[in-house]
Amino acid sequence: MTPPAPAAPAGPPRAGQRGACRYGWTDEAETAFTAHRAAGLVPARVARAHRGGCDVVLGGRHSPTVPGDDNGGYGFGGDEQIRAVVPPNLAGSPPSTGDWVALRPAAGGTAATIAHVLPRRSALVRAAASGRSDPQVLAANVDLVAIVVAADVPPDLGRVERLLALGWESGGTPLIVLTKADAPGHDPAGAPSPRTATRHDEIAAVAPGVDVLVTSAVTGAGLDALAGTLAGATAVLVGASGAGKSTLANALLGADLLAVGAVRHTDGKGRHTTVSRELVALPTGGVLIDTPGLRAVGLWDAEDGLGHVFAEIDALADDCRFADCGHVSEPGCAVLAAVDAGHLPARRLDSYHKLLREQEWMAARSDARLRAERERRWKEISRAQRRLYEGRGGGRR
Ligand SMILES: Nc1nc2c(ncn2[C@@H]2O[C@H](COP(=O)(O)OP(=O)(O)OP(=O)(O)O)[C@@H](O)[C@H]2O)c(=O)[nH]1
Ligand SMILES: [Zn+2]
Repeated sequence: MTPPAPAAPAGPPRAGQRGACRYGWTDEAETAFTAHRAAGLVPARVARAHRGGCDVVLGGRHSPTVPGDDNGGYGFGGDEQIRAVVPPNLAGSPPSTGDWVALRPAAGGTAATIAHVLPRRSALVRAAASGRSDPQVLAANVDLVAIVVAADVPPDLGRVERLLALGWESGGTPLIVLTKADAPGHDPAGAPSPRTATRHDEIAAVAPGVDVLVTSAVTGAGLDALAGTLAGATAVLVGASGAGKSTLANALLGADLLAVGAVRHTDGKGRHTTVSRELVALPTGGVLIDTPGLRAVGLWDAEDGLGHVFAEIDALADDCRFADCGHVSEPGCAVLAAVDAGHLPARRLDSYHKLLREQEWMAARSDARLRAERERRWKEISRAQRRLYEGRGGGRR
């Protein structure tokens, strides 16, 4: 592999690039990696996970003067991707997009191999598919979960609430990005159209404590504010197919392709090498993970997340007569009283009940699965002990 000549950074260092790598590697992470370094491993971040392998980007410290010093001979790193093998016996959960891994560099004809998946600080997880109770990690090590909602169609508020629950549960912070604010009636000079303003308010009402940013990839409205929010963070974009996730990602990246055109020219790569990936470094700082439009987003272990999403219902519940009130038909229910008085939309309470039921169902299923798993392990252990015992002749005395 010929390391490309390091491209000098265009202009002053930008947010997210100072001191640490563009993909979010930090001094603390480097310190925790000391033993892996000593073992000849290098840090890398998973840009895309496949069956049996991962595309990774090199994550180590970038020194503009000593190319390749920290990257196991791979050179400067930059946006170059490496295909790494995931050995079948890799301990722990399989690597997902956004994971940091300890990579054993390719040598002597062997491919680069993932030796360890480093501990995650957060993860966006959903139940894999309906009828199954496995979790699926959509993105690891995320700071922001950006829920993308199009302003040109009526929003599916239940879906927003569901994604918010997963977003809170991830350990990151959810954020709502309202796209297509340019739709009919918009004012190019700035003010959102009455329709966009209505959408904004509808969505803000189901997202207590969450920022709602209004954007348009067509006019560029709100993109600077969004880029500012994402700088220095790892954000994952989630939302229905057609919500405008990829267009948004390209708009955030496009600014870079123009601004650093000279740099991209020197590394000899085509303009579109970055946009087909799942994980990209933004020119304005920060890392963006795009996900394909998700049709089914089952809740997974989202009890606390639901508490955040429906914070106002939890607050009302303090005044219910019974401490274990289910807010269905109980006398003295403050939540039902709020619905009757028109302070809480009935849709909102229905959604709360629905998501809570799903959460409880999923929790029961995974408990049953864990129990079965535990029993299976005990059986294995006792079988092994029996064999050991019989082998010593203990069984035939
Ligand atoms: N008018 C307008 N159209 C937009 C905007 N953003 C996206 N679109 C259009 O919306 C459609 C869907 O956009 P995508 O970016 O492909 O949506 P997505 O969320 O990535 O969809 P999946 O890849 O299926 O998950 C495309 O036709 C875009 O051109 C916007 O800000 N304004
Ligand atoms: Zn109640």
